[in-house]
Amino acid sequence: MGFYLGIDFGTSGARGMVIDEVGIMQQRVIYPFEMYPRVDLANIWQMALFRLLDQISGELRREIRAIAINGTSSTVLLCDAVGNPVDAPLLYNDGRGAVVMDRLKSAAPPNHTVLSTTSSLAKLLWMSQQAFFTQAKYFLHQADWLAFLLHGQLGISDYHNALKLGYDVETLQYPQWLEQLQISIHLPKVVTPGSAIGEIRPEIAAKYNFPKDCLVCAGTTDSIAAFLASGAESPGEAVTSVGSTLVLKLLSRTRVEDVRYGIYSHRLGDLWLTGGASNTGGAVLRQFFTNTELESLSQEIDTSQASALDYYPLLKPGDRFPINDPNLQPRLEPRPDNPVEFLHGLLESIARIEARGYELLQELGADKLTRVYTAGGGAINDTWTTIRGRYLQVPVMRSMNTEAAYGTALLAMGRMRE
Ligand SMILES: Nc1ncnc2c1ncn2[C@@H]1O[C@H](COP(=O)(O)OP(=O)(O)O)[C@@H](O)[C@H]1O
Ligand SMILES: O=C(CO)[C@H](O)[C@H](O)COP(=O)(O)O
Repeated sequence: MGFYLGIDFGTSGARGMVIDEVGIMQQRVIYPFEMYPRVDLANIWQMALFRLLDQISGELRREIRAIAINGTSSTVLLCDAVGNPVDAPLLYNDGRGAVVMDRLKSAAPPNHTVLSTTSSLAKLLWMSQQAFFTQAKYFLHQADWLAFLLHGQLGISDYHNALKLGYDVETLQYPQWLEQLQISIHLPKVVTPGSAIGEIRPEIAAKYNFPKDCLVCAGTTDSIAAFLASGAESPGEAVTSVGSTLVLKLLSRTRVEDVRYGIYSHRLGDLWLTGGASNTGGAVLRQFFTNTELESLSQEIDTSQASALDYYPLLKPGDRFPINDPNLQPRLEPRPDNPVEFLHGLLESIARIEARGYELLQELGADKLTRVYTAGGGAINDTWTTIRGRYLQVPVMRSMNTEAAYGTALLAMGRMRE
């Protein structure tokens, strides 16, 4: 019996999941980032990766056939010729690319996905103007770099992570216009998510007792991994990841791209995962409540009554979707004294943002929404699920498995190769 390991690098932590050949979970391991100050991110990720491997039982490790890793989309970093980061990674919601948008607009086609201040290409263009750029040889996404630590081959990515770098996921090549930017860096070679990149490094196989021929596969992004975990498979089915952020994925026969709203489509076989990623979500809830409070206070909410509180919950100015505005101000007033009322307003407001996202996707040509699976930390909140269902007007339920790491384990097992 062989096993498969999926590793999810999210916002608040990293999670690993080992599954068997029929997809049954054998072990789940976690590494919360909250324990560490947000300094030297790459070091924390590297430590998290190997601590997760440490936590997996030896008897499972001996039989692991393949490993895949997902990261957060458009979280990127520059590396030198041997894979050492030359400066701090930039996270998915980092908007410093705003200062290079004019140059990007002069090169990219109108309405292109890269024309967001948080796109990977905007970040690369900003990086190319920094002093440390002269030391850089490779531009990588978080998932690419973490997989490199295991397989040892620099400069390989997947066409999910590479979408926001400008990679054309229909022609499966970088577009001509990208060369106009003349950025002197190795852009990653792009392969199919889940395809085998190579065997695990011998020294890692020896240290952790993995099979010498354990394969390390190309990865994906966290919200696509969550989609793979959900069991959704028909056009019209969707997955909302209510994690630290709010990410929508609606499976559609039609590709939808509209950077005005932060809408883009990922390729999934011969279909499209239309969607977008908002900065609203669980991270805002955690600013006011612990997970325990979220659970207990939610149970006191009367879901039959809509909250009159109309917030736009953000940690800081700027959203990506369904309002693609780097200067959008958080709206969290008026704040009632009663914490139940306040939480009710927050949950309803995030539900309204989700509903607006799906409404836009359908208006722009995506298949009609038929059901919504829920992934991420907020999926356990039945009160929230009920509130969301009132706005979405379709069945809303927890995913078959709410963990992105499960979807990434399926990817390692060959889910994309079917
Ligand atoms: N009972 C709950 N109700 C709503 N949200 C919750 C609940 N428990 C946890 N969360 C949210 O889950 C989020 C973490 O989601 P998770 O998917 O685990 O992580 P990440 O998005 O960082 O990868 C937290 O920001 C928290 O607000
Ligand atoms: O917001 C995020 C953090 O969890 C997602 O990683 C990301 O932005 C979603 O992007 P994609 O749709 O490419 O998976």
